[in-house]
Amino acid sequence: MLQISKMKSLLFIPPKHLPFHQNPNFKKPTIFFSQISRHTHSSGPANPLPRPLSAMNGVIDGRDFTIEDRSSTAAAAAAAAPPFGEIHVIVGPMFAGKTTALLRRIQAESVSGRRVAMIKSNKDTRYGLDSVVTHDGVKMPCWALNDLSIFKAKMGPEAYDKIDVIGIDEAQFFKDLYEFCCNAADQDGKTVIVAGLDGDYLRRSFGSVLDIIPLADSVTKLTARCELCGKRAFFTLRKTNETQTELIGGSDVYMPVCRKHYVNGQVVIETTRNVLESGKAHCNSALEAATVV
Ligand SMILES: Nc1ncnc2c1ncn2[C@@H]1O[C@H](COP(=O)(O)OP(=O)(O)O)[C@@H](O)[C@H]1O
Ligand SMILES: Cc1cn([C@H]2C[C@H](O)[C@@H](COP(=O)(O)O)O2)c(=O)[nH]c1=O
Ligand SMILES: [Zn+2]
Repeated sequence: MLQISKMKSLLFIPPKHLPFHQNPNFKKPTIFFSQISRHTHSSGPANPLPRPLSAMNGVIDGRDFTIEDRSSTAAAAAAAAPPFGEIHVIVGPMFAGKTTALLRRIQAESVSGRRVAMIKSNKDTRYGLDSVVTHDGVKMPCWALNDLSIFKAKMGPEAYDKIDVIGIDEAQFFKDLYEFCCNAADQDGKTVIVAGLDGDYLRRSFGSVLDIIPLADSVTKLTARCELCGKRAFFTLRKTNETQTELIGGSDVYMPVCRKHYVNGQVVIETTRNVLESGKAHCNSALEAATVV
């Protein structure tokens, strides 16, 4: 298998990027404020850590107020906070080149001196657990996790603070994708590049991939080639009869198809399934009749 050239693991520790709450100059404001300027998402992080705002808004006795805190403490804290991050999402059917695009972007970040880490779901056992692997065999070492929430602890907080870019492959399998991406980009200043299926074999939203679209700086939908006519493929057809949403597999189970061949293919699969089931039912009733006699 081809392997992306061993990436230089650059230790990039920007001293000024110490999280504000670890900055010795930062002192908590003595007055309590209701940070009405920060809206919380229903499914987003509950009460995210307040960022050191140089201005705070509040309400006292029904009257709005804003206090400008020009003290050096607030300015130092604001300067010490990590920069805001980014979220980039890559979606499409299977074989569209999502993992290839993710690895290319991660490699480009690494070559430009940023420190990177790659995560994939440990549900994806097709090519082993220690690497992200494209359908062409291009590999990159990764952390294979069940949940994204344990990444910081697994990596160690100090090491986590030092990385700049986090790649996530097979994002459709992570239930905590939204919260992780939101926190990593909004609070920790990370650039998060996410690759995953937008739709499952029934063309329904898969996992939380579509939930992070409102959080994203960019969204890229890739296409494959329809296996039946060679036109652009936007969907993934499951060739087998299983009906559970999560079914790990490659070209043995799935094929990318255009709209026409998805619709035709689904009709063929459903008709076949019905014939098989009615045949089974017919056999069962014939068997029952035989056993009754
Ligand atoms: N029908 C197809 N259309 C496009 N690429 C395909 C097809 N079948 C196999 N491939 C191969 O799959 C590669 C993409 O692999 P990968 O990046 O892992 O895709 P994804 O992560 O989107 O499933 C392509 O470069 C191509 O060589
Ligand atoms: C459509 C579909 C796919 N899966 C699984 C099959 C594969 O293991 C991955 C997708 O891999 P890729 O990197 O995009 O090639 O997801 C599934 O579990 N359910 C589905 O409906
Ligand atoms: Zn087609």
